[in-house]
Amino acid sequence: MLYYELTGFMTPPKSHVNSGAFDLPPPEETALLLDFDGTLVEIAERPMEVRVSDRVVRLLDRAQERLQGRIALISGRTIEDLEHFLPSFDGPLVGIHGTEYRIEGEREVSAKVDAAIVSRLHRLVEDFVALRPEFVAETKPSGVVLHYRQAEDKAAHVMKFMEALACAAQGFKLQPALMAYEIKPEGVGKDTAVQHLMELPAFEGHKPIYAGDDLTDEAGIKAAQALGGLGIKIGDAESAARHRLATPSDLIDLLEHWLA
Ligand SMILES: O=P(O)(O)OC[C@H]1O[C@H](O[C@H]2O[C@H](CO)[C@@H](O)[C@H](O)[C@H]2O)[C@H](O)[C@@H](O)[C@@H]1O
Repeated sequence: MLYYELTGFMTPPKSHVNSGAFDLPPPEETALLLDFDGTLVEIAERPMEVRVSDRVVRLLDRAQERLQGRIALISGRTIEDLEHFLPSFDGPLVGIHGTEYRIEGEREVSAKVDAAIVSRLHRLVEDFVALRPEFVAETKPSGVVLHYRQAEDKAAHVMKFMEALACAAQGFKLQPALMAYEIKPEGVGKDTAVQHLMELPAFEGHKPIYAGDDLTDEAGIKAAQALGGLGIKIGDAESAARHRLATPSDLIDLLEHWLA
């Protein structure tokens, strides 16, 4: 959401996404790229409170088999978090919006960051939260998130604080997210993650199906659609996706049926 929308000076644009029934292309022609929070799991009050259902674990196993490995997760989470929540998933993982990758078990970092800047950002945001415990700080190896889900009316304060930090952090940018502002490395995004994954030998030549709910997923959705695939938006926010589902459980229903 833009600052002017947040402060009530501007109305968010209406969405034109198709929310009616839709079919997916045959599994043999596709690769599945899934976001995590708000897409595979319901949003929780705090980052480490999300719950992964047995259905999701079974669905990922089924997708691995039916798509012959053409399934990957592309998340704003760290790879460490994704491995914590999905210990049995051994397909490709993309963490921190395209900053880190785990492919065939090997870890790669796509953006070099200044460790001194990251540690200063961690300290400043943690100090802020120590004074204002209604907010939640989430540190990442290449940035930091300040969550305001427990104090929605303070969104503009958080935005101003994070904007000021981001301006002073060379090589980093502010990323608005769901009830949070993140400072992440410049030049990384879920669009480049989609392009990178779709060049892997197992994925190449297939149509990417990308499902996501957050602002950062828009880049992934557009990249998947530009490659001849399709985007599915979860939730009712504005989106470039051609298709929409209301909740993570609607997505799981659709994918279970499709992969049956
Ligand atoms: O790209 P994603 O997999 O969707 O990750 C995006 C961010 O998700 C997490 O924050 C969001 O989910 C939390 C748990 O449901 C919620 O409490 C928070 O308000 C949301 O912003 C995660 O904490 C971030 O690191 C991810 O970037």
